[in-house]
Amino acid sequence: MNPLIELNDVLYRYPLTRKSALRHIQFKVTSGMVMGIIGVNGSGKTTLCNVIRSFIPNFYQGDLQGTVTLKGKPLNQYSETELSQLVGYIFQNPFTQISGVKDTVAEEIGYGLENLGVSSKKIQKRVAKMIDLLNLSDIKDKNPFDLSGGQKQMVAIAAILAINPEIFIFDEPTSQLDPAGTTKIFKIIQQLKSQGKTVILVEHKLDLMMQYIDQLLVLDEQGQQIAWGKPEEILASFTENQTIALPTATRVYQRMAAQHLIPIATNKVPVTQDEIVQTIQNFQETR
Ligand SMILES: Nc1ncnc2c1ncn2[C@@H]1O[C@H](COP(=O)(O)OP(=O)(O)OP(=O)(O)O)[C@@H](O)[C@H]1O
Repeated sequence: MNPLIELNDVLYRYPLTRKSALRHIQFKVTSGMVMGIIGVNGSGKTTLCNVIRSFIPNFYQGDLQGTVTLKGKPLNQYSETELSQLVGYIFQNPFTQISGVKDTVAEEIGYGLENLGVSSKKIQKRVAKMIDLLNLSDIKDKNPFDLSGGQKQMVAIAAILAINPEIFIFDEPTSQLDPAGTTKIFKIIQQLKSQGKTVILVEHKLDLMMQYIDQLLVLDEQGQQIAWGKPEEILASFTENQTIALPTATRVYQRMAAQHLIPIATNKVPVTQDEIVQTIQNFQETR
């Protein structure tokens, strides 16, 4: 079976720039996987999301090399309509996601479906479901531009969920959200995973991210892929002093191991709170 998403030696340079924003990106994502992307600011995370959604090269030109396929078919063989049904993209900046042509939040949530030619009866039903799911009833009649950043982010997420694509790209979906909103979004990511959806998640809140992802891609400051694989395996080769941040559980583990409080494992490290607690418990039981 073809992987759902496959990138082969992808290299990209924005127009009028000398430096490549992405270099040697190569990975395969199977259906139902939750994939995380991490790297410092400017390492190319958003650029990579734009490549997977084909905003690069359809919207941003520049020099794109290598191949990108979805379900075994090169991206340039998909129509824009097909892509918007297949890949839902929640932008880092929710302001850019607001269409500007709808007067109310409810209409805004249904706008993507409207563009896909869905009947108004179905749109109403779907929009009502999203308003309910994300607790947006208090703001459903407001103008989308009158919302706070966090509310705009929720509306953007509702509009993409309404389309029900197979692949979701979340580019820092919780950047504008308070802790309650953040928890809600991660619950939704969990639900999408249990429904077999495929999720690409860019997120600086590593501790939270680690609870949900199956595979992790690490980019360095040059936009180069420096690691791809299971987070607990690939993070075993990183130390705290390197450019990428590490989850708290991994840092605690490394410090304890450095002080010989627990044995050093070279091939696998804890990445979540549960895993570090389990590791310490297991060690205590063996003593
Ligand atoms: N439209 C553009 N034209 C030229 N260069 C760009 C453009 N957009 C981004 N870049 C450059 O490409 C590189 C990668 O940027 P990108 O926004 O993808 O990084 P990022 O990892 O998502 O950063 P952040 O964590 O700050 O969101 C940066 O050097 C950035 O300055």
